[in-house]
Amino acid sequence: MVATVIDGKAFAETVRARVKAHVARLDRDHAVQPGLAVVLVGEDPASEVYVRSKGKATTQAGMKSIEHKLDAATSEGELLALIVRLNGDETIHGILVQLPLPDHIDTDKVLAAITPAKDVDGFHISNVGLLATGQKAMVPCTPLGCLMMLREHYGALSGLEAVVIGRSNIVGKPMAHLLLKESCTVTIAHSRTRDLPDVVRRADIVVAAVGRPAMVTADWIKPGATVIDVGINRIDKPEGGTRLVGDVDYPNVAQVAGAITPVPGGVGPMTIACLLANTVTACCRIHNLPEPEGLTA
Ligand SMILES: NC(=O)C1=CN([C@@H]2O[C@H](COP(=O)(O)OP(=O)(O)OC[C@H]3O[C@@H](n4cnc5c(N)ncnc54)[C@H](OP(=O)(O)O)[C@@H]3O)[C@@H](O)[C@H]2O)C=CC1
Ligand SMILES: Nc1nc(=O)c2c([nH]1)NC[C@@H]1CN(c3ccc(C(=O)N[C@@H](CCC(=O)O)C(=O)O)cc3)C=[N+]21
Repeated sequence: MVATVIDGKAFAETVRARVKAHVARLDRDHAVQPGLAVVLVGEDPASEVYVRSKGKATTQAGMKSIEHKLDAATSEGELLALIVRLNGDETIHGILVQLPLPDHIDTDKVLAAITPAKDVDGFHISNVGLLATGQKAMVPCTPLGCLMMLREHYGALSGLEAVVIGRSNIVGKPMAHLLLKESCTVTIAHSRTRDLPDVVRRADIVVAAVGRPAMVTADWIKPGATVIDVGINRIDKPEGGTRLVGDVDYPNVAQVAGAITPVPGGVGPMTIACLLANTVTACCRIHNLPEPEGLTA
C-alpha cells in the first residue's frame, strides 16, 4: 500500500480562506477587526522567522497584527507588565508568547497572566481544564490542526484506536484530550513506555510528537493506519546544509500507512492557520458574536 499524502499546506490555505471570509463578515456586519499580538523574548533566529510568518499570515487574513520583540535580558516583571497591557487592549483578541522563554522567566507564571479569553495558544490552565473536562475552550493550535486533518480524512473518528507519542503540555496532552472527545480509544506513550513499537502497532491513528528525527519506523505501523507527524527536526545533509525532517521515517512509513502528513508541509502550516482561526474565534467570543464554522474543535 502506498499512503495518501495529507497535504497540510493545501488544507491550511483552505482554513486561511475561511478565516479571511469570516474576518470580512465581522468587518462588514459588526465593524470589528480581530487583532493578534505575538511576543518574542530573545533573539532565536528560528523563532524570529516563525514570528514574522505569523505576522504576515495575520495581515493577509485582514486582521490586525502586532509584534513585541523584547531583549533576551527582559525581566519577568517587564514581560508580565506587557501582558497586562495587552489584556486590557480592546483592539487585541489574541496574545501569543513564543516559547521557550529564557531560563530566568517562569513560563507557568507568564502563561497564567494571559486573559484566558485571549489565550489563542490554549496554554492557560483555565483552557487546559476546560478542554480536559470536555467544555468549550481555546484549543492549542498544533493539536487543533491535527484534529482538522483527521476529521477531513475520516469524517467521524469514533471508536478508532489512537496512539499519541509524546506527553507535552503543548502537543501530546491536548491532542489526547481532543481525540478522547472524538471518542477514540486513546493511549499516550512517552519515553518510559515499554515496548513502544508494539503499542504503536495497534493504532489506527498515530500522532508522533517527540522531537526525534525518523524515530517511528515502518515496522511499527499497522498497514493502512493514519500517521500524523508533528515533529520538526533540523538535520545536517550529507552534502552540507540542513533540512527539516519529522519524527517519522517518511519514505518507508508511506509504504505501509494508509495516510500520512509530510514534513515540511503537514502539521506546521496547519498550526499557523489554526492560530489565525483561534484569533477569530476569540474575537467572536469576546464580542458575543456567532463563531466561525469549521474553525473550532
Ligand atoms: N509542527 C508544529 O507546529 C509543532 C511542532 N513541534 C515539534 O514536535 C516535536 C515535539 O514537541 P514538544 O511536544 O514540544 O516536545 P517535548 O520535548 O516537550 O516533548 C517530547 C515528548 O516526547 C517524549 N519522548 C522523548 N523521547 C522519546 C522516546 N525515545 N520514546 C518515546 N517518547 C519519547 C517525551 O517523553 P517524556 O515526557 O517521558 O520525557 C516527551 O513527552 C518537536 O519536534 C517539536 O519541534 C512542536 C510544536 C509545534
Ligand atoms: N507559544 C508558542 N506557540 C506555538 O505554537 C509554538 C511556539 N510557541 N514555539 C515553537 C513551536 C513550533 N511551532 C511551529 C509552527 C509552524 C511551523 C511550520 O510552519 N513549519 C513549516 C516549515 C517551516 C520551515 O521551513 O522552517 C512546515 O512544517 O511546513 C513549525 C513550527 C509552533 N510553536
